[in-house]
Amino acid sequence: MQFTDTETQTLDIDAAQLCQQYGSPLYVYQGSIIRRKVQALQEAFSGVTMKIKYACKANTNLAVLRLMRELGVELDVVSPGEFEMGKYAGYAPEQMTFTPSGVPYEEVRTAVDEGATVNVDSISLLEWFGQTYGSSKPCLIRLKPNVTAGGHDKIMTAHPDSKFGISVTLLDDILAFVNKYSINVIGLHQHTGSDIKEAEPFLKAARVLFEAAMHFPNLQIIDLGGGFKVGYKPDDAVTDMQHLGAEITEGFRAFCARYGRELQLWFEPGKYLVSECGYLLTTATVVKEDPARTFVHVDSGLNHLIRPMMYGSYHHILNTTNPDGPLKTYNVVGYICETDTFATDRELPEVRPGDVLAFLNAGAYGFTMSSNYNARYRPAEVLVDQGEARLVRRRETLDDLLRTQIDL
Ligand SMILES: Cc1ncc(COP(=O)(O)O)c(C=O)c1O
Ligand SMILES: N[C@@H](CCCC[NH3+])C(=O)O
Repeated sequence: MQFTDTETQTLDIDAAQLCQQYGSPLYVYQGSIIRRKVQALQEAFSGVTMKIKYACKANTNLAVLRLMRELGVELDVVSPGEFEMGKYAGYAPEQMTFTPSGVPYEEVRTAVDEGATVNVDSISLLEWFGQTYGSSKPCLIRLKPNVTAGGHDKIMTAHPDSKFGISVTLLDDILAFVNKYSINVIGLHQHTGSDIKEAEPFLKAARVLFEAAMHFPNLQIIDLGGGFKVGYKPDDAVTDMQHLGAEITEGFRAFCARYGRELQLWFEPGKYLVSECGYLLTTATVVKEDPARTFVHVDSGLNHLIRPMMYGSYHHILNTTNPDGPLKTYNVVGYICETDTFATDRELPEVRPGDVLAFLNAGAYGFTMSSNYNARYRPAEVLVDQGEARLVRRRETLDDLLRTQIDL
């Protein structure tokens, strides 16, 4: 298997070669795929004034952030760390929205004082915001539209029992604080969840925001969050972006006409932009022919890619060094002292110790959700773009594990 900077998936740089050069395991990102995804989203919403705020929790490698910036994509950040990373990558605070989830108010103060716009996510933060800033700083309000959608219950964020946002049923309380402190609400926000294929949940949530919007006279923005579904399995149905774009554009235009003004439509995709660009390359360490089943261990685990264990997510696996081997059935597992099963009963071309296995869709929520569990080092990261493969993060060493410890 090889990587290229073209769209064809035909190949210049061999996966095994990359592992030899930079070590295994290794995260590899293809810039060309990010470019294509940004363009597809822009095209789908070309009928409205649309802004992309990349949900950078998906992947905060500086090279990815810089590429997003080059492509005219702004940022959605959820922590002071992501805010600082954004600045480091060249973003002005004004280009970043801060979408907190019950964070200490001082984090909000820092971001807002520097020029970021906050998505206020609780009544108490709204009150604090009013008391602190009155009408002097703009904000968006994150509503919980009570729409249940998403690929797994852990990634559904707008149903009645979700912790995120302010329930739209509390609109009267929101308006009371907005009026009391003359809060300058310039936008309404919602994020329904992740891995949403159909257009209907997006439209349903949008309709809730459009109704609520009629109570806020100074709006500039409707932010519909992220959550577009990408293909994890080779034959997976994905969000039809052209269809979604047409449906939302129609509804948004009708809403703007009713509202009396053209507003901006914002989206905050993470997965849609970066999931498919990324691969986690690993090396098979041991092939264990147990009476129950055959296990393939790889030199990685839930410390590097936790999605299969956290959400039961499917990640397609390629045997890059024996692609034409006879098909056999395996459980692909990690080397961590936990049950870190990547795949159960997976058919793969025969795996031999030393084969390089590539996990697909590792660009979003891969490295950013990694850890040092079992005192394992995090892998290096490589960006393949514009005809070059470049190291964009070195592998960790023992020094990295010891750096923050105080040896008594
Ligand atoms: C507020 C918010 N916006 C955007 C996203 C990005 O979601 P996704 O990566 O599914 O597009 C998330 C993550 O779920 C989120 O919580
Ligand atoms: N981390 C999740 C998606 C985002 C959840 C954050 N709200 C995943 O890997 O699918």
